Order: sequence, then structure tokens, then C-alpha cells
Amino acid sequence: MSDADSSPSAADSAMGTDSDHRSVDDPILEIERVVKRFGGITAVDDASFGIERGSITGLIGPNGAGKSTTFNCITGVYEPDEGSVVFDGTDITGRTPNRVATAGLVRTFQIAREFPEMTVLENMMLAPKNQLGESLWRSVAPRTRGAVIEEEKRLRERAWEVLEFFEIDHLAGEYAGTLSGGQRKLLELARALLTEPELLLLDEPMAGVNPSLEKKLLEHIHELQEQGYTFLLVEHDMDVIMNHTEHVIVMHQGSVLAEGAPEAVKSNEEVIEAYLGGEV
Ligand SMILES: Nc1ncnc2c1ncn2[C@@H]1O[C@H](COP(=O)(O)OP(=O)(O)OP(=O)(O)O)[C@@H](O)[C@H]1O
Repeated sequence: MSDADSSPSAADSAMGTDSDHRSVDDPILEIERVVKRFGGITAVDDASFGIERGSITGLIGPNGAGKSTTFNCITGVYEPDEGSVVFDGTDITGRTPNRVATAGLVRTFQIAREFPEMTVLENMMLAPKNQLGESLWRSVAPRTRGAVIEEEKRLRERAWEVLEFFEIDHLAGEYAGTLSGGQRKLLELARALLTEPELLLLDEPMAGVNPSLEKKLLEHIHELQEQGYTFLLVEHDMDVIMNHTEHVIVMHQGSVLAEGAPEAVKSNEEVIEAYLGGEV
């Protein structure tokens, strides 16, 4: 169980939202009236919400509710037709994915896939370069020989540190292509961390994960939260949402239908109806 019960938002009731989202004390991310259309389809329809810094927030909704499109608008894959995305006080609307990642907002489980014919450590060393984009990496990386060596040393140390944190340091010399699906998930999260993000967007992190790895992944996510990272996750597994997030945003037909503490959202009638009476 997370510390959801002690969260300030735990006492909130799930509220329906129009354009005004609940006030967030210290927002790391603010989505204001975002609209994204594909021809005649409005995939995201005037969606607004804020993400509290240091929180684990769930973004849920039935199939086709607009969750992935919202993630894509946040991470720069799509430019919203209307509205704004503000990260850490800076308007990042319409920035390219590389520039969004450079700002400290990283989407995991969708980042560039690992290279199977390179070792785990080599993949780690390439992660910041891949995520930030080669040209950007060059522009931020120091160019003198001494500085390059120093930077590489620092990155290698950090790579080992992160591999140890995820308890996959013993795999550092293995080819990434030989890893199990679960080990690959851990490597993916480890690589994302090397880009030094502040906010991690997790896209169905538990999909296809066995129960023991799920437990491990969740423990790591909570430990990282304690270190100050913020998480926004799209997840269909309601047990994960109910037990491991402190705030839940529910999307339906492109809009935010309700948000609040997990228990309050679970019993919200509009939410239950949106899921066609299914168990939430
Ligand atoms: N590239 C696209 N072109 C046309 N329509 C799209 C495109 N991407 C999404 N849509 C439509 O926009 C709506 C929202 O889709 P989206 O994938 O964002 O929902 P979702 O909540 O992530 O769904 P799921 O849980 O099934 O992944 C759907 O009706 C979908 O068919």
C-alpha cells in the first residue's frame, strides 16, 4: 500500500471537472484546455489537469478515452490544436520530444528500444544520447578531450549506480538481446533514469509483467518517489491504480470526467457509468 492515505488529496472526493481542474499546490505539470483532433475525431477535448510534484498520479479511462493522445501531446509527439502544456513553470506546448526530454520530462516504456547486440552497460551509456537526440547531446556535451573523458566517467558511475538500484548490475556485461522480458522492463526504466528526468510518464508499465516483477517495479517506483521523482502512469490494472497512486484522473471521450483520491474515484457514479457499469 502506498502512502495514499496520508496524502493531502486522499480526503478529496472525486469531483467532476469541466475546464477547471482541482488546484494543485505545487504543480510540476499543468495541462490547460488541451484539444487534439484527427480529422473529424476529437481525441482530446478540452482536457485540463495538474500533476502535483512528487506524486504518483494515475491517468485512467476506458479504451479510446484519449489517454495516449494526451501523453503524446505532453511529450511533443503531437502538437495540441488548442491549449497548453506547462512543465515546471515553462510552456512546452509544441516542443519536439527531444526538447521535452531535455527539460526533464521522460516517457518510459516507449523510449528508444535497447540495442540487442550491445551489452546492458553499453545500452545504459547510450541512453542519454538516444533520449536527447544526437545533435542536442553534442551541443550540451563538453567537447574538449579531458571533459569528454570526465563526462564519460561520470556517466559510467551513474550507470552502475542505477543498475545496482534496479538489481540488474550482475547483467551489465550481458547482451541486451538475451534479457528476459522483465529484465528488459527494468533496463528500460534504468535507461530513462539516466536522462535525469524529474517527471516520468509510464505507459502501462505493468502490461505483460509477472506478479513478482510487478511487485519489484512498484517498489522501485515508490523508492524513486521518495527520492523526489514524480510519476504519471496510464495503467489498466485497477489494483495498481487503487493501491499505488495517491491521485487519479479519469478521462472519458477526450475530457477529464473526474479526479480525486483512488477510493473516491472508484465510487464515483459517472466513472462507473463511463466504464459501462464494469468494475472499476
Ligand atoms: N492517429 C490517430 N488518427 C485518428 N484517430 C486517432 C489517432 N490516435 C487516436 N485516435 C482516436 O482518438 C481517440 C482516443 O484515442 P487514444 O488512443 O488516445 O485513447 P486511449 O484512452 O489511449 O485508449 P486505449 O486505452 O485503448 O489505449 C480514439 O477514438 C482513437 O481512435
